[in-house]
Amino acid sequence: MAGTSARDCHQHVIEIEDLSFSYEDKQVIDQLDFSVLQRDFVGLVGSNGAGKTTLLRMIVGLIKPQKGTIRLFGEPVGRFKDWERIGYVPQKNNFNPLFPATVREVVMSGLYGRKNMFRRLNREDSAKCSEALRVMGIEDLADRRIGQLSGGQQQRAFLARALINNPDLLILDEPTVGIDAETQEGFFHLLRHMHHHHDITFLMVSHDREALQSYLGSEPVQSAGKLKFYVKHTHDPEDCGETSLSHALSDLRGYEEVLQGSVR
Ligand SMILES: Nc1ncnc2c1ncn2[C@@H]1O[C@H](COP(=O)(O)OP(=O)(O)OP(=O)(O)O)[C@@H](O)[C@H]1O
Repeated sequence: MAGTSARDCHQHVIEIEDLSFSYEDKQVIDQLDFSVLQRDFVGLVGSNGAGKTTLLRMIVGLIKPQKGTIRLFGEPVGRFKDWERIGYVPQKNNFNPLFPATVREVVMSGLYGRKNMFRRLNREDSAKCSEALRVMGIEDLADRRIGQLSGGQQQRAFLARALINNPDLLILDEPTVGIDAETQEGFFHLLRHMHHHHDITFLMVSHDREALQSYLGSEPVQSAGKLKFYVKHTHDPEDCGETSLSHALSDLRGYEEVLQGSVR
């Protein structure tokens, strides 16, 4: 992907080259090439079974590509270590209401990292958790069991979990499935706001084509098999000015207002 276009001054966050994947004899991804640049908002659309979740799971290293390469921040996914730079909100699970974890525990689990499940969490970690809960406006739910929350409240908790490490890249797999239209609108509004004002890159799978298209435009920038990629750049591709990735969770304060009344 070493092209020479004007866009190259923006850091590649995800580079996918000649990627193929099949389950047994079922080809799901076929020779896919696609790049996500810093600050892009990418909407991934496709019919049921098109391979969206499979692609996201390969990007976050949960399954290995059979052919081709994926690089995250320039590093092949197999060697990538900076997982705290990536927040991942997987497809909605229907929690058993008896599932014992509290919202605070779920959000804190975002700090464990991949190889560090049993490290002791310290006071700084608790402060990060409180901040993430506050940003998402769910401090008052911290000690409730996650399985007892509404769909919209659970999604806020999972977004807080994904945000706790101040990620540079947020990957969301159908974050609003099973949530009422008004709540979906509030959630999408929040994501747009975050994208517009902060240096976070988004890759989101959604069946809500209308909501995506209203933000990302009506034409996909790329189609590959049944997958369609819609993209919005926050900045003009020609603009190669300062593109620092730095931001802080505390910068997201103020979202309480954006969210007010929209999710609960
Ligand atoms: N672990 C698996 N073993 C075998 N086949 C699988 C497995 N996971 C997914 N598939 C199949 O691969 C195809 C792509 O699945 P995937 O979950 O990636 O699609 P999707 O685009 O996310 O679908 P949806 O919109 O329904 O969530 C489907 O036909 C699915 O049945």
